[in-house]
Amino acid sequence: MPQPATSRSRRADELARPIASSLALPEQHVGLIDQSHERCQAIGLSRIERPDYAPLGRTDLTVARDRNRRLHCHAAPVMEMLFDQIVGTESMVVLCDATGTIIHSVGDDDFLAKASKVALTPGVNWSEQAKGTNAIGTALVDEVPTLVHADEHYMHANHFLTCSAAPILDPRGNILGVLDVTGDHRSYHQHTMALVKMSARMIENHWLSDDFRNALRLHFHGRVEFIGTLMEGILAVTPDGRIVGANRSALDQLGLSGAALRMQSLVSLFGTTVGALVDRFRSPLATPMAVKGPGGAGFHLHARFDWPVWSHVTDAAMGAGRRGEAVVELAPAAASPLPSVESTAPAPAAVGLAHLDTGDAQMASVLGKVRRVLDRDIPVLILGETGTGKELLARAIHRDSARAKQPFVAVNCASIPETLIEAELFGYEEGAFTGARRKGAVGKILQADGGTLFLDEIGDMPLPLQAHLLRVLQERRVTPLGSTKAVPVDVAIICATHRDLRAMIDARAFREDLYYRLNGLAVRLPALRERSDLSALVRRILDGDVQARHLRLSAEVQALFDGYAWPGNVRQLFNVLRTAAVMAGGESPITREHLPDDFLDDLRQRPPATAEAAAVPAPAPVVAASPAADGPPATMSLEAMEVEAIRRAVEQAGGNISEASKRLGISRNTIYRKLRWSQRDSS
Ligand SMILES: Nc1ncnc2c1ncn2[C@@H]1O[C@H](COP(=O)(O)OP(=O)(O)OP(=O)(O)O)[C@@H](O)[C@H]1O
Repeated sequence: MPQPATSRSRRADELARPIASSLALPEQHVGLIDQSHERCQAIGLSRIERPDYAPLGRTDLTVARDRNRRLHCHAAPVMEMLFDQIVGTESMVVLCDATGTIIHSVGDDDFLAKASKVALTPGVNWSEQAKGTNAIGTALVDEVPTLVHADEHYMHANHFLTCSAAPILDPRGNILGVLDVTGDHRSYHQHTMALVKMSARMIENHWLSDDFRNALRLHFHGRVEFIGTLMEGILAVTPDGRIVGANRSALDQLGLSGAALRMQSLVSLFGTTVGALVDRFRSPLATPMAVKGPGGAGFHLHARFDWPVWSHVTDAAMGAGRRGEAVVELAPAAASPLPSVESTAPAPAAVGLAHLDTGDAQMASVLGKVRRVLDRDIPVLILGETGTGKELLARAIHRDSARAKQPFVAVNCASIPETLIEAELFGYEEGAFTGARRKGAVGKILQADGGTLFLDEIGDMPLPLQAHLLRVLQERRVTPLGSTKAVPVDVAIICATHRDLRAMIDARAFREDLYYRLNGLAVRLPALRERSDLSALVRRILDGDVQARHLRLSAEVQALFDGYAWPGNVRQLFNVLRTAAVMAGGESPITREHLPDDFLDDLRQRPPATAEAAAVPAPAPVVAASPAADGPPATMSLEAMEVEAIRRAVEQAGGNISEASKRLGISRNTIYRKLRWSQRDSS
């Protein structure tokens, strides 16, 4: 709140500035004006100096405008809106660059004419050195919103003005320019400054959103109803959780400087991760999330991001070796998010096919097959349930191919609105349609030129586009929408789906010709419950992705894991381990208490056959009941021999089903099933 002026300073002020002192402005304000006057005196400015009528020449003004084109673009609509609020008040809205040169103005014609008499026109510099104390120049010096009213202006010629100016800062705290409303001093209104400050914030927020339009943006406030208003804090976050941009409200609310904020991560600031936010806010219906900020202050936050881009980044944030790629995918559109911080980003680890081999026989077979077609120009179709690692496999194929240094471009056909897939894939020419990016865009297929195009959820591609895609694949040329010119393109194609494409073909929902075009080699990734390498996978995730080398599973958790059906496959395992590792902190082993509640709930709610088996130590009695210790009798059926082999393996592994399944190269599920059936048959 402004402090009332003391009687002593007010008396002095009344003598020096009779008009301004009638407003009873706070003492702090008077102090800033006095300091400005002292600066003007110190550099020898004259109060009666003739106003400088010599603006920049047309060429220099064009150069200044070009240099500040981005500022102008963000500010112009806000200036129009601001002017709508003050129209008819004999005022004008002025935008200056960081040197105080006016680059744009809008205002009442009458007042513009008056203003031009004191050179308040584009191309003229209104820094303090040039024009003495004035809101623009003084705001640039003090870097705070500044009012300079009537005879507070240093030069007499400007005493008829009242000016309210606010600096505009970029997300790193650098001054971009100044927004100002200037009018006849008789039209002074105390609300003008509030309008100018809000408008400057609006420009800053536009700038931030534009700078980080491909980043994850957090919109937060202590009061949930303030999210989406000018009061909200905005933070820009990289795929690996670093904070790279903030608006003023964010700094104010968190009580941190820009430099201090850059030392923080999403986890240290709000105790959450990029993966958790992306998972939650990919739904348009997601409600704000309650979090605790530094010092325990409560905030509500909402995350915004471009889902097609972040659908890959989610995994990058969660999985090893993919961060770098995600950043590369984000980099072209992001302007310059705190380069000093960016440069310290860890180098991406390479994840090739070998990384995916953790001892499961089915996985090994898949990897063997794809290795054989590497660099053979054979399209690969990856089938498998959600979360089985289809995209990870696609990236690994790319990494191990001769195209590794070229782009890997992933398109999730299910997550892009149907109306946008065509433009997204094939690109469009300038003016092809009245969309947000009227300038045209390069489609994903051309972005992948020389590299690999990964079409995830290909089963969700709309039928009409299937024909278009088929044409591109056959002709190896892309014609962007609205263009007549076909551009040659060279891409390796990998597709994935969890759908039954054959059934879709029968239902005429998928083109048979496209199916054969895409299906050079079809491989099916096993569901996690079918895999025999759960323990090795757990170890790999704890050692690598989660970086919790010191952790291991308790026997109880191992049994729970072994018996669980894992409907979300490796993705679910990954998430459970990531949470458990955080909960366990420095403690080892991971116990039931460290497991996330939703996982434990799920375990309770769906006691699958395998879970029962885990809960009832089935293998031991079965093994104990084993009829033959020295080998199967010659008269045994094939089925019985199989069961016998399983029993032996379980026995030799000391009852450890995971170990037995690994040795046998069959899944834990199969072991439980076969042993249970054999029990039932014999009872
Ligand atoms: N072998 C593996 N080792 C470590 N992490 C893995 C492995 N396979 C998958 N993951 C992790 O599981 C998650 C899901 O993987 P991915 O996105 O490749 O699955 P997907 O089959 O493509 O899923 P969706 O069908 O839902 O798109 C990722 O976080 C990935 O890092």
